[in-house]
Amino acid sequence: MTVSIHPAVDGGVKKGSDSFAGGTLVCACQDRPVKVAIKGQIAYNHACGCTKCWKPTGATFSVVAVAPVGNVTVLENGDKLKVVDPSALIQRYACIGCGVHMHGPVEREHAFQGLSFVHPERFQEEGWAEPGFAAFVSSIIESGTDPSEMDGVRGRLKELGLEPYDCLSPGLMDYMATWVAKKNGVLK
Ligand SMILES: N[C@@H](CCC(=O)N[C@@H](CSCO)C(=O)NCC(=O)O)C(=O)O
Ligand SMILES: [Zn+2]
Ligand SMILES: [Zn+2]
Repeated sequence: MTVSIHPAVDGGVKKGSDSFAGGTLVCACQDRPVKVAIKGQIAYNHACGCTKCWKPTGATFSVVAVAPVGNVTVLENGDKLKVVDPSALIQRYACIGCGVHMHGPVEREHAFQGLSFVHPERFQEEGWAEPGFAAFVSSIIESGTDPSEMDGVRGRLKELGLEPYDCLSPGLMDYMATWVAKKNGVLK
């Protein structure tokens, strides 16, 4: 049986469109769905195995990307949004009706400050940039995956073109370390 990663990629990773100019994220509620507008294309889209990112029912990974906070606007039914864990770096605003995380700004002083984490599968439009790697792969064990399944999971991710990492991608890890080095005056 093929290992399931996430419904948006299990059938193959679908390329985004260069002309995607943003759209509207919609939660899963039938009644008064939360709607959030995202201006422009998303960046750093990836599959994430961590326990904190929202995953649809049955998915092993989330699919999550970032957009500048200034490009994110809650359009409708924002009264249903509540921060899941106020102590976390990412302030994940979830719908209290259906549980879908609708946006997750980073407000703290951090390399990611000013970015908001969003789940592009909730766009009502097509064309969002496809995921390019898989992050926090080992973390799926924390939510119950048997360690013996990890070879199969990593193999499937590679087959899908989603290089598996146990933290973020090298590019993002370098970006964060550069930010720290500059903050500490080690790097100009
Ligand atoms: N093993 C932990 C890891 C959680 C974690 O550090 N998640 C990352 C990636 S989230 C999107 O890529 C992170 O940056 N978290 C910050 C935050 O959650 O606020 C686990 O699985 O729980
Ligand atoms: Zn909802
Ligand atoms: Zn995550």
